[in-house]
Amino acid sequence: MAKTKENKIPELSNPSVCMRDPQRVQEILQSMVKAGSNTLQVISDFDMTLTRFAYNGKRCPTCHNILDNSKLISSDCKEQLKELLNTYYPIEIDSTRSVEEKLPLMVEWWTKAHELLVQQKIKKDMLEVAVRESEAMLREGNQLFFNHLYEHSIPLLIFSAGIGDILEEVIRQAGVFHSNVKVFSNYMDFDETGLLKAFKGELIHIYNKREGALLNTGHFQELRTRPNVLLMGDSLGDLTMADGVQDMENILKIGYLNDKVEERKQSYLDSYDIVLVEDETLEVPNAVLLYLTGNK
Ligand SMILES: Nc1ccn([C@@H]2O[C@H](COP(=O)(O)O)[C@@H](O)[C@H]2O)c(=O)n1
Repeated sequence: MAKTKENKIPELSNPSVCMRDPQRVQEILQSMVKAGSNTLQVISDFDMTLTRFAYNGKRCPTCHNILDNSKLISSDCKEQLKELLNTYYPIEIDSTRSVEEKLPLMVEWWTKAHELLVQQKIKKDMLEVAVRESEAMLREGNQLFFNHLYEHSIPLLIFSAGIGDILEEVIRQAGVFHSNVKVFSNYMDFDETGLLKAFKGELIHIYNKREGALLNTGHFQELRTRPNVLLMGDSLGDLTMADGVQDMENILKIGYLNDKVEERKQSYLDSYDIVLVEDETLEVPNAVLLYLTGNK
């Protein structure tokens, strides 16, 4: 009988943890430990991966929702944004539709929402207040997650189809926007008076992160001495976030399965090494990081 590798991380036995191949997870972990934490980089999605999906039974906002629900948006526009959310979010999480079918619809959602936001005369200096007054919430364990990566000089790339300016403000207000953090996202373009006039560059939506990664080869080139990747996401689109990594040696993929659990579980198990089902914490990623940095 094949010898099973010992589980060195007790949190991998948490009830929220599902793995299709626990043996494979142990092998990847061992290989990554052997390579050393100075060869590690972390690539994570933001909304519903680093932030909570729900709190006390209520949905938590994405970067877009933080703005949509804020005082910066007129009630008429709020209605229109809500209608878009109610139309397109069910499509985003619909496991019966293919990526090919969903992709143009996702572009449509992001484009329409950004057009509406640009009409709202949003002032750059009001974003801080919008975030402060929002119900945005990083997952439990966020201080350990960000601080540990910083203390061990491990680069963290946050790769988000949300809004970069809002995302940065959320982590700034949480006191965790350290110098090892880099963000790829949709950034707002303000005019000289600080008024939102457009969004910058190529649109990032949930199904084109591969293209986004390939546009940023410089970043991955700088990190070429770190071929071991911990990837964290909440959608199947997040799996391509590491496609720019050069000469990758190992990748451990942790996926949060927040919504439509039964319908989507098998596809998450087939795609992510570790699937966290309705888990609002960073307990498992933190345990993995502590293990990989020899602190456990
Ligand atoms: N108008 C929109 C468009 C997208 N969303 C949600 O944002 C999430 C994308 O951000 P990631 O950090 O996960 O890449 C995505 O899952 C959409 O549900 C939105 O709320 N409003």
